[in-house]
Amino acid sequence: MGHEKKTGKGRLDKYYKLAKEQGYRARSAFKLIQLNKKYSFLESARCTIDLCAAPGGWLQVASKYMPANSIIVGVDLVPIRPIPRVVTFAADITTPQCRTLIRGELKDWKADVVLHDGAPNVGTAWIQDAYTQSELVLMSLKLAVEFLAKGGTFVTKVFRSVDYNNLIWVFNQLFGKVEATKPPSSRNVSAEIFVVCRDFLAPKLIDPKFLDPKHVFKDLSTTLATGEITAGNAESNVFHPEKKRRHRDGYADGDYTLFKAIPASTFIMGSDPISVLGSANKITFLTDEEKEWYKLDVTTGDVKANCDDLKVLGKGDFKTLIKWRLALREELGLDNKAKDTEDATEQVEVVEVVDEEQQISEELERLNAEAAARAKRERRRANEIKTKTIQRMQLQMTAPLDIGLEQHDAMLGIGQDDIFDLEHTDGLSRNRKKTTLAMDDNGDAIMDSSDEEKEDEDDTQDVFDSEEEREKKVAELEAELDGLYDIYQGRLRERDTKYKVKEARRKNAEREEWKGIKANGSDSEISDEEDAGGWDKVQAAKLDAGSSESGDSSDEEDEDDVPEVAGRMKRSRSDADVAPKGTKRQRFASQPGPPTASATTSAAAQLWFSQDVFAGVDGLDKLSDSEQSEPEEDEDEDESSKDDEEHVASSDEDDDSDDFEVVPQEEDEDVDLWDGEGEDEDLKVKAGLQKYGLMTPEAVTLAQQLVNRQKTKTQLINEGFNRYSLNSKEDLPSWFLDDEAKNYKLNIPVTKEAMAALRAKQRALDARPIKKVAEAKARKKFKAAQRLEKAMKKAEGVNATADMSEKEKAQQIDKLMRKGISAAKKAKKEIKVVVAKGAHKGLKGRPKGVKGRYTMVDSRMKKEVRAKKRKEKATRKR
Ligand SMILES: C[S@@+](CC[C@H](N)C(=O)[O-])C[C@H]1O[C@@H](n2cnc3c(N)ncnc32)[C@H](O)[C@@H]1O
Repeated sequence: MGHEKKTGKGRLDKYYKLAKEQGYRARSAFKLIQLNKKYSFLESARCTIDLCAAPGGWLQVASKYMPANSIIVGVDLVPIRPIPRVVTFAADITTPQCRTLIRGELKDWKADVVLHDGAPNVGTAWIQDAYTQSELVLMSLKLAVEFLAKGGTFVTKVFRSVDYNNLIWVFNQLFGKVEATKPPSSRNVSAEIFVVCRDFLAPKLIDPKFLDPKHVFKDLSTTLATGEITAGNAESNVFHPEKKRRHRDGYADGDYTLFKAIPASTFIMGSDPISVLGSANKITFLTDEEKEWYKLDVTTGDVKANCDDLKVLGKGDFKTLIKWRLALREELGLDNKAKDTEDATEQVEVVEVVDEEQQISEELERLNAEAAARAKRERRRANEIKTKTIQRMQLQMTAPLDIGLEQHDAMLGIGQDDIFDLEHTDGLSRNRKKTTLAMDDNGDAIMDSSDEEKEDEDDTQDVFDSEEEREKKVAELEAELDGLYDIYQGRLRERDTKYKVKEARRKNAEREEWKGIKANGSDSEISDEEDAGGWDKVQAAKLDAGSSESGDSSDEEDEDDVPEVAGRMKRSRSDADVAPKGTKRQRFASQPGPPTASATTSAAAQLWFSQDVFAGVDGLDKLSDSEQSEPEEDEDEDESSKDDEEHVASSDEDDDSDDFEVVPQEEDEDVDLWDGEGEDEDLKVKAGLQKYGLMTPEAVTLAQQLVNRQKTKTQLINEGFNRYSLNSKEDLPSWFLDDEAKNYKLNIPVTKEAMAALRAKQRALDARPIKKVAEAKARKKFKAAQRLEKAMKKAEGVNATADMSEKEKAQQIDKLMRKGISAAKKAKKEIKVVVAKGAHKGLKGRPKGVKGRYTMVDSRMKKEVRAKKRKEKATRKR
């Protein structure tokens, strides 16, 4: 029969996917989109009521298609999640309470559109479901007529049932145009039809029976039994309620059966085939005539199958039956009548959807193709980047400082030119042969990298002889990359003064148990885990670097010390913190009078000298002094590291011994090394944070949740775990771990209360007077008190004078006291500032229109004074 699958999977059709893709809450959203496409009622609507709106698919569509600032109200039994611009209620549309709620929201407004997509809880007998649905429709109509403006539109869902015609009839009484349609997105297996009633007539008085199910659906059962399914009976009931024939309780008396068979003649000869299809379960061929029809060619296998089960008719099946009926009627010579029926059926004729369906399928296909192409492009690009990085690593062309930048550039598709820059390869001592080989192929590989992925792979195969070798090399390169990345990180940190302070603190804490190194340089007392390991690795690196290291001292003092880099590559990430150039510094330290580390020494030097072993050693000044003399940190960074390297190089040559002096470490000494002004502040802030904790919205949120018992401690702890928590980080590259540490953070949702608490805290802080202002005020008060005291002393003197009359004394004292008080209040005389520009430029003497005290200022002066202050401050800091 070819109807759609009714399984769960079958339900996830293209509209389901489209709805997901476009963010609609329900696939039914497309029904409204398609209805609106056909009748365009949303674009001009300024107020819409959606009855039975949950979960809100139609509301979303209304919100999208209706003009801005229009009113949209949604009602449903179940609450609807908020939608922008939409007001929603949870209410039963059949109750007066719902009416009151809508009235309260709309006030005097009238709605341009009332939508109704209600469906009662299905699962009972089909006929009962259909009836409840019809009742719901009538209830929605009742609300619609109350709230619709004249000319408004009412869109409702009805089931093809016995009540269908009666409903249509009622709609026709109240609306200018009534059309039934089944949008393409409505499932074929569903008996639902949408009726769009336009041009609301807004009669002044409506007989309540129009909207009363008992009257509207009256007597259908009897007509159903006789096969006469028309709205005529209902009409008489609505207009002549007094001629009650029989009380109806919603079902035909004694007709509660679910299964209803209807003779084929009723369907073929009857005037309302749609109602027949909607009300019956089966079309039977029992009479001779009907049996004849059954044998005809027009009665195809499909038609027979459809007649067998009318309840599962798909859209196509429905059409097939209608066509079959027409063909049969033609054959029987009932053509004219058929035409009439055609008109009747046209209203509910299934919309020709082939075009639209095709469009949607095409759209889906297009989207899929696009996504696939995008994924392919990205894959190819990633491959290119990887290949290039590997090749560059092989060529050792990557300066440590550039690693991060390079990767970035590669992403942007730039910065590839230097791959061919062979100059950098000069002087490479290690892997030279291999590198040259790779480079030869390299050029091609890179040149072709813009071609197809396949070609890329071929090129890579050219470079590597066998898969195994390739893997080995890749692993080596990965290790190299790690080493280079460590150095890069070290240099980045070197620029960050705050980091140094933090690092110093951390180390200080770590070194509590540390006892120093023995005089003979043995490291037996170094804590096994970190320092000893670091040392071993540095030694190993030194050995790896081999003799070539000692030769290339001054030429390669910059970051691109390739052989040394090669040595460093084997270090683990944590070791980078310890001593990137450990061996050299070590030798240098063995010189008499080792210097102290300074804020501007290179990262390697700093990290090395930050070891306890150097604490309290004063010979390092030489190094730091020379660097401190340069004020601009960034600019001379290279130079300082150059100096540093030179020292190292010379010391290299001078002395190969690894002797150390045992220097017992004072705990806090190395912190003082970097104790700058700003850094102090930083530490204070950090200490404050540590002390009070609740300085971030996240922290406050968590605290509030704990206090309000929304969360327990155990829950918080549990939330801290995830399936990756226990993953080993052993074999992961350091750049990855760094990136993870930086970006892989738990996102704690911040509550409004937390933000309010922090804001209040900030406001309280803001409300406090600034310290300087408070001090100035106190000073003023103090001076006034002093002046008053002075005046009183003088008054006492006057009082003690013998050669003055009492009156004179009183006058004198009064004068003195007044002077004392007024002096405190006396405002400073204002000095007017006149800028020497425009008419005042080059003026000598008093400028025109300026009275009282004045001072001439040059506009430049202000800037200059400020600049001067700034410089002074900077110098002081330094
Ligand atoms: C098919 S859904 C509506 C889908 C909606 N148009 C959309 O696009 O999201 C039918 C809704 O009718 C609601 N409903 C059924 N009877 C109702 C009643 N008496 N009052 C209010 N809502 C009702 C149900 O709760 C259900 O959410």
